[in-house]
Amino acid sequence: MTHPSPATTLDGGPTGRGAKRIGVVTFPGTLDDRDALRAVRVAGAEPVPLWHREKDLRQVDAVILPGGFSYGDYLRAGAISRFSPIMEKVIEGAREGLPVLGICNGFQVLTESHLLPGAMLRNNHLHFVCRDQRLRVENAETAWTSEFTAGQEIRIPLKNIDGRYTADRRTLEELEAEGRVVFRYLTDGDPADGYGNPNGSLDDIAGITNEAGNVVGLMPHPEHAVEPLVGTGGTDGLGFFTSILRKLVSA
Ligand SMILES: NC(=O)CC[C@H](N)C(=O)O
Repeated sequence: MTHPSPATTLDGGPTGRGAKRIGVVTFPGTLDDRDALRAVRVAGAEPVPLWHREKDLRQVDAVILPGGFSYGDYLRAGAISRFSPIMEKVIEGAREGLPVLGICNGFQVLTESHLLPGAMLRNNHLHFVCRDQRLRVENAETAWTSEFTAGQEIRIPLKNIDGRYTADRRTLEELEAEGRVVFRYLTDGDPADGYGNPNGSLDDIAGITNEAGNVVGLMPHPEHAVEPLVGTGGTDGLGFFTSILRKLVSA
């Protein structure tokens, strides 16, 4: 059986020699690859579609694992995708310093791959959540957050059912001590305005990084908030994509 390839071209965008190439992986059941590719282009990098069955990273400088329901979330969200052929290369690359961003389902794939510690459980209220969410940027020194400032508050969409971050106490202490909690849900405000812990995540954790700071995972979706005319109009997500581009350009 042949599988449809993801889009191989997007209109416009920088291409050719010298452009920084950012890959976006499509698994069966991925939903947000298009928006992630677009966010890459809006930031000024070259979007490169990557198909999960291939082992070729197509010479990308960074990889995004986008949101969705890869393999229908069967078994556990991210548990099957983690064994896709492309993940062998992503895991190998990440261990050698390749910047990798996991958004929502992508974050789930990263914990299942053991590139990030902990696991995602079903939301404590057992409902799917879809709303704009307020976050605090706790660590503005990762490859994907350097355009923010520590303590900055941002608002980006959130939509998941398995978003409750959990880890054993020792891991949590380690994450805190090493400054590896990158985003926390902002709880001090009106839930109707995007405040509150939306899923029961331990210590209000919304996103974390690995020791080297090249791998970042978070549950909310920056790729849906990069253009003022789309969605509820925020552009707070753009900083993820400009952060990585700046890092790649200055490397
Ligand atoms: N938006 C998404 O990526 C959804 C993630 C995941 N499948 C969940 O529902 O938790």
